[in-house]
Amino acid sequence: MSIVPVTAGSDHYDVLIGPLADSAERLRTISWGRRLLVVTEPKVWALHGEKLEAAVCCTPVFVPEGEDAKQWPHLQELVAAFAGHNLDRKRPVIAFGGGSVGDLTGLAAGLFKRGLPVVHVPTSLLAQADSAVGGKTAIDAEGQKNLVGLFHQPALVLADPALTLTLDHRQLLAGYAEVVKYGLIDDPDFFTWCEANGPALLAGELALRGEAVTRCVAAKARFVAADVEDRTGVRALLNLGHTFGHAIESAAGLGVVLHGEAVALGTVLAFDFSAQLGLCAADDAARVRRHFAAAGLPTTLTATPLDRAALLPLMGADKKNEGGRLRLVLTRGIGQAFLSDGVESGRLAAFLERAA
Ligand SMILES: NC(=O)c1ccc[n+]([C@@H]2O[C@H](COP(=O)([O-])OP(=O)(O)OC[C@H]3O[C@@H](n4cnc5c(N)ncnc54)[C@H](O)[C@@H]3O)[C@@H](O)[C@H]2O)c1
Ligand SMILES: O=C(O)C(=O)C[C@@H](O)[C@H](O)[C@H](O)COP(=O)(O)O
Ligand SMILES: [Zn+2]
Repeated sequence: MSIVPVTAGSDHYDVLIGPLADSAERLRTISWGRRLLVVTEPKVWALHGEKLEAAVCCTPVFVPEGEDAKQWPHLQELVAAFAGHNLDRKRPVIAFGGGSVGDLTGLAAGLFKRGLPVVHVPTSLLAQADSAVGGKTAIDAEGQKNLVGLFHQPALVLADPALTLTLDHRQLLAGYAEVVKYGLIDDPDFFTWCEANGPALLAGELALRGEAVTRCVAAKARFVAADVEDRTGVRALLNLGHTFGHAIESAAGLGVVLHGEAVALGTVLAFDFSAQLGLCAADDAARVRRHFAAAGLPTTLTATPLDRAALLPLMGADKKNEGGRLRLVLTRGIGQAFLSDGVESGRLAAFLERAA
């Protein structure tokens, strides 16, 4: 078991990475012996619900699988379920599933009675390595990713890498893209580690999954502690590949291209654009593309069915933009991401028109 402490302003919590059974005591303590509501989806509950029930007394509330959960009607349904069970501000709700369940549940918990404690028990690689930590919550709206949300830090995160063994390969790969992101942002040694260990991690080597999750969570904790609510540009680096990526998800129709797939392709585009601007060596961009492609992740816009003309306006609506200026995470090389302020939209438009 490894434990990563997170400090986010006045919030402090632990992320426990290891078997769920070994974390049961922490869950029981936080539940004060009361039955907890678990927000989950039918597939995850059928596969792993028993393990959670063995750890804590709980009742499931179901939302749809995947990105479809992140919609207004399901937020309303959760609020109705919380009210129906008369949850109070001391009774935590559990988010048990991938990042979509976590984002929706975190938002509902943050809004209900102005804030219920939420415990994340992430079941996908993406959610364990990234989304369960840091307190970003959201639903999609008006065709845009994560348009409506708030910051609501969890009270506890329990990540059991063994749960990820039942993920289908496409979902696993999508999570791997966010893992690799942490090397590309500011940890070139971790990217080299991914090049060496990625294939075995993806093949099911649990110790490697645990190590990757621990390294990503520790890195995320650093960015979150430095800039809890994404205001100073430090946390924005976690958005590497996401300005392109979120636009790709929206332009393809939400849920068609998986978030992690869009992040992989978006990261390749961020490196290519940086190389084209003379910021980063073309060899680094090629190395990143090679790694994602070898894993089986999408690396070309041409192979992705979407409305290319929609990308620029969608990128113009990104949350990082300020005062009409496009702000984009670019890079000077592997492990050297930075937030670029005032990207020229003409250059970006020309790049997007021609990108492979
Ligand atoms: N809040 C954040 O900081 C943050 C960070 C990254 C991504 N996200 C969001 O997370 C979402 C993506 O999350 P995701 O990749 O976990 O996908 P997901 O939650 O949308 O769906 C995952 C899919 O995998 C299945 N699944 C989950 N766990 C499983 C398991 N153990 N075994 C078998 N199947 C399982 C689910 O049924 C579903 O079909 C996106 O909406 C993205 O925007 C949020
Ligand atoms: O935690 C963060 O900060 C991130 O940017 C992590 C991203 O992987 C994640 O996809 C996040 O939800 C994107 O946030 P958004 O602010 O761009 O909607
Ligand atoms: Zn992401």
